Amino acid sequence: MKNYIDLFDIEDLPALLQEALQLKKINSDPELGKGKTLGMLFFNPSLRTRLSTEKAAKLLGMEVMVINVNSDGWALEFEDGQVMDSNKAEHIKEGAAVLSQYCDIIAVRAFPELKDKEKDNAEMVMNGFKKYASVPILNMESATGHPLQALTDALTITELKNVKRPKVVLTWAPHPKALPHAVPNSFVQMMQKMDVELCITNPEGYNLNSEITKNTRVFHDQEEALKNADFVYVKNWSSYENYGEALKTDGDWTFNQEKLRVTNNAKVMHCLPVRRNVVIADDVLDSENSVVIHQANNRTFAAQAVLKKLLQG
Ligand SMILES: NCCC[C@H](NC(=O)CCC(=O)O)C(=O)O
Ligand SMILES: NC(=O)OP(=O)(O)O
Repeated sequence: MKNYIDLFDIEDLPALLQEALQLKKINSDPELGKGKTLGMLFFNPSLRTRLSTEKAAKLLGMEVMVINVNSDGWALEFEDGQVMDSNKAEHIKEGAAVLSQYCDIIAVRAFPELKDKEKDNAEMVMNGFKKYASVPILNMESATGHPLQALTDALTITELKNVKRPKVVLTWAPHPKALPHAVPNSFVQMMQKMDVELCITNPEGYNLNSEITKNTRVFHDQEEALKNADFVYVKNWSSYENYGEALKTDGDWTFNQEKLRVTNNAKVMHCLPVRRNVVIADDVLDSENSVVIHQANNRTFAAQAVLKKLLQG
């Protein structure tokens, strides 16, 4: 694997999932990354991605360096041809070239601004690193995708499903802030590659990018969608049509026990962090149906499988 920037970088999904499952059972490659360095660049906060990816790298014998770019690094310019006389001190051309000398893999987290749809869709940060670095790039959540999370989610469903072709429902939930589309986008794209019955439910005005949802069914009636679900993935996202707006924040869509009853005793997933009693109620998060902690544990093995592929080239 050359880079892991989006799900199109996966050549053989079943094989990658098997690799992750195998690594979870036994750490078969503790030396593969010996003498190699992973550099992790964060433009935004993280708990799981930061620590699970660092852990995964160390399980492969790698060294890890982390920088919180906004607080510790120089502000980076990504536009070509700029007269750099304002607040940005360093261009991605030099930044990525220098980092490529210190690191064997560069991992980047950069959320969207949610102000300009075209700009966010252009993935300037991730593509800037891809263009100007000479080592593999690993996406730790970009403007439009979170492929490490999606691989984790596929792994979790593969492990926990009781039927061959489970019904998987992605449901929108309220949130006090306007959140990105990266997690639901990658989840939808990943589920479209898997043998599951996928549908999405969200209020009107919250349809995801149709270039991603394609022919996946979208319900505006949450209860209708949730019927007989084996897995429910709960997530907030801001409006895509009225780009970056949070149109509706009332509690009607909060996922609680009452909604769980409509499902086929579904396993409830969330990427975390989750706002209790806004996104998912205590009575679900504290129940046997919640698999969010199991899911978060799988972040390590998904990351390890991807890092292994990147080290192998
Ligand atoms: N990496 C997992 C989710 C990250 C981000 N959530 C957040 O920013 C939530 C923050 C808060 O609840 O204030 C998102 O939805 O893409
Ligand atoms: N799920 C996830 O990516 O969590 P962090 O934002 O804490 O990394």
